[in-house]
Amino acid sequence: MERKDLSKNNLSERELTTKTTQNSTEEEDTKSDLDKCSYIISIRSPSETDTKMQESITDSMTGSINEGAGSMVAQRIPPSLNADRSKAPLTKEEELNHALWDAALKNRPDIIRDLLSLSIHEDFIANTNSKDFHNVTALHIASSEGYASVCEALLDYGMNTELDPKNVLERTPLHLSCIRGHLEVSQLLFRSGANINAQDFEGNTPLHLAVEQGYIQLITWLLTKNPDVTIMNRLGKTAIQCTNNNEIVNIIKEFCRRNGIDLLAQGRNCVAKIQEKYRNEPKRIQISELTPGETPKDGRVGPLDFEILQVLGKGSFGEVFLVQKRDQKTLYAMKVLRKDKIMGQNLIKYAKTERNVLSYVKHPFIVGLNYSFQTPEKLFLILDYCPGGDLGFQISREKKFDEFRARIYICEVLLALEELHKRDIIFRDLKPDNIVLDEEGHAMLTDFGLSKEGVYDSCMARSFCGSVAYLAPEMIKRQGHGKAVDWYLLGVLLYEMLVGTPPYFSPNRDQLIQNIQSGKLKLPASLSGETKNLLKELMQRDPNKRLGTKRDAEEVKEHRYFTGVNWEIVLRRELKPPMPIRPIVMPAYIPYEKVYGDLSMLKDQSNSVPGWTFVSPES
Ligand SMILES: Nc1ncnc2c1ncn2[C@@H]1O[C@H](COP(=O)(O)OP(=O)(O)OP(=O)(O)O)[C@@H](O)[C@H]1O
Repeated sequence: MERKDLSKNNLSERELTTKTTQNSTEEEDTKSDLDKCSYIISIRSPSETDTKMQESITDSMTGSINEGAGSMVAQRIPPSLNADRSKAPLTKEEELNHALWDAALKNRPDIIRDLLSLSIHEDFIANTNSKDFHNVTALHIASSEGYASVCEALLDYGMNTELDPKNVLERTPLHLSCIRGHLEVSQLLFRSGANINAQDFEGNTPLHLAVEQGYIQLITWLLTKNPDVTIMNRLGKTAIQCTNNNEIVNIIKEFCRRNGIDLLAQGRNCVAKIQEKYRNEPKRIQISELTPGETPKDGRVGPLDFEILQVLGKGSFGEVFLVQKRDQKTLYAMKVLRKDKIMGQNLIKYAKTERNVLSYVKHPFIVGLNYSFQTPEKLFLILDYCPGGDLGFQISREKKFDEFRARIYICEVLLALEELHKRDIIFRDLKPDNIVLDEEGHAMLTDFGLSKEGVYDSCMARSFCGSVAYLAPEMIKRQGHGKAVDWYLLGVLLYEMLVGTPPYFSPNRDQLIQNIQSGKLKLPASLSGETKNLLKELMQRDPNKRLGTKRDAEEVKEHRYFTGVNWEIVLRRELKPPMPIRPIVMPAYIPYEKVYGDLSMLKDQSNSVPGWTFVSPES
């Protein structure tokens, strides 16, 4: 059974399951509809209304591309930022440039050649270096899609086509072809003079990205072009340190051996320099209240402070977006909750719980809240961005984990739960989709909407619609529950990581509920004795007999599964989990209004949620 059956609206899984049929020579290409939409694809005639555009963008956010009729002009200017301009007719030059992006996206080298041909367009031709709102050029688009003939046409017919333009994430076309594993396009760009050592906003070179995504053929070719393998990204990692794949590690080691490169020695020299280069000035700000519509000051933030780059995930009450804070260029995950949905169902207390818990719990394995603010229609949480995606994505991609990897995540999640329980908070929504991996691959708990006491009844209704597989027996029986529910769900998490599906799984909902209550727990023979025992003890149906009921985390930590674990080391984040394969992130065009609601209504306070605004002292 595929893991995609288990969760709702999991966009990252769509990346995984949607395979391209394009003519690339590459290894597995995980491009999805969602990625394709990254290029702002609302194609419409200039005469159509903005409503139409909103509709097409809605399509793009749910992952389908609106091919729309009309003049096939790609609309790329966010109306809120450039309202007058979006209404004004495009100049001839702009139309040509839009048509160029459009042709690049549609893999039409013939149209590209026409658009760049002076003999057809007399005075004006398209400008191959024109950039959309996210600094994306036609070459970025074609390189990312793997359209070699389009790249060739842009390079051959364009006037001085820039080879290394940088998009909003400071990625060049070569970065994009490498992140998607397009060998032929990468070769073409390199032959034309692209910079093989260019660094993006995270300091990654094309080699870092190819290594991270695991494209062996591409990596082997890149190494024949003598890239600087000693370059470190902003985490201080060279490309070889961005993977746990032994084959890739050996290929790079062999390259170093043949070229007399001592990565260790180079690393020591470089690390100080890198840290200096990327050091951010810390800002001290106090917790404060911001009325919607007030001009943000003293570190308080509002909608216009964040540029929206991409959809990261969807939940029951809204979406999570990748955003970039305009002044610092820092990336964050922005969770958006729709007030009408949560207030309509009287669920505001869940939203407040999430904001409150996140604002005072600071822990190495709990996602950090940096800011929260509101508009008349929505509530916003600005969280640390965890680029490894959620564990659901990783499990569906890798089917299951080995015991070593699963143990690291379990140790980290256990410490996060311990911290919550010490504060009398029950997480109660533990499942792979609610654990995200940070840039070093550590597990971080996210989604505190259901945490804490006193929200049980209505949450049950919601949970039943969503993920029955992650309900403890006492939740199904509606007996009331305590902290032990989290220990049961820790067992479910460990089981799913090792087996690839949650325990008792059945596609039939009623059967699944029955299995959870009385089915036999099937444990693969391949699991070690202590793992099997821990699973049985954690998934003990009677909460009174369950491991962790008497002495909470202390009792769980004493189980023989954890023999040899030094909890201090775990807490200091010194256990090194494998680097996760990252879901691909590409800048997307998502209109401001779509995310923030009607900005002209910002001053309207009738719907304001008191006490929502927050600025972390560390932000
Ligand atoms: N900090 C983050 N960094 C990166 N991705 C994130 C982050 N937080 C959430 N996500 C992504 O967004 C998805 C949805 O987030 P979250 O679970 O918080 O939303 P939700 O609306 O509360 O969902 P649910 O319906 O499970 O309650 C996650 O599964 C994850 O893929």
